Amino acid sequence: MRGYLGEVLLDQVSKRYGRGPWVLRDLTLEVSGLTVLTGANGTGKSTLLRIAAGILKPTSGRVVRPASVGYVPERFPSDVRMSASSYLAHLGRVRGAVAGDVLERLGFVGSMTAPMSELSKGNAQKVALAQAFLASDVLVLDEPWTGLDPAAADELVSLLEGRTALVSDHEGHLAPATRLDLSGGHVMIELSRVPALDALEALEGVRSVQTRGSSVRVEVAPDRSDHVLAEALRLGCSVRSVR
Ligand SMILES: Nc1ncnc2c1ncn2[C@@H]1O[C@H](COP(=O)(O)OP(=O)(O)OP(=O)(O)O)[C@@H](O)[C@H]1O
Repeated sequence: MRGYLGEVLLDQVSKRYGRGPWVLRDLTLEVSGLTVLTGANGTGKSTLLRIAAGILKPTSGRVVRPASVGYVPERFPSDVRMSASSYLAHLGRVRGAVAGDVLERLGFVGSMTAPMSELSKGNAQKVALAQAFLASDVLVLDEPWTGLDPAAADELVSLLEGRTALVSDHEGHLAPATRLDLSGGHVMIELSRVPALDALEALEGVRSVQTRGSSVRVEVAPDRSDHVLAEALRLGCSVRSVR
């Protein structure tokens, strides 16, 4: 393995919540420079970002990340009683960094001493971004433009120039070096006479398996559909439809 200095590597990462469908399957991604995640709602962007930031463990696969990762969640907690000033000072001490001019550049106009729960949504988001920029290596930002006014939104684009960052960006603010679209489409294979659901679920490329009466519907990544079909036949299943 190379020494990934200031970069994030996700190696064959898969994730499912409990026994639910696979949200991510065998995903390998190297983040160096600006990397943008896109994809329809529910395709796993936040899940991938939380795994990259170390907030969530993958079900399988490996994640290598540098020491200092700055993370902004999709929703900043609305009940933080600490003031922006104490919050940034505290996280600065933890990270051994001093807050730069991110808040000013983003045009923060709220109180630095009132509880953060009293800040407007946009100003709270600016504080969330300022704490992430305390990190020296990688930024992991989940829809960071949420709530920002147009001037702050443009400034955030400037702040990201030259940084290593993994960012979900629905609205196309960035023109990144790398773009990963998690939608990617799928193939639905309908089977009957399935001897072992577990064996189907374990196949590479299978995103979910649902039982409907006597049939089983298998959602598959498009590039793995031939492989899954061949394996399903080998297991003794009958194929009802592929679409
Ligand atoms: N804590 C959880 N427990 C169970 N399922 C979850 C959990 N978090 C996310 N999921 C499921 O994982 C899938 C992906 O969710 P995720 O939030 O990662 O998608 P997303 O692409 O970020 O969506 P959006 O664009 O709506 O924010 C969804 O089907 C969601 O219901």
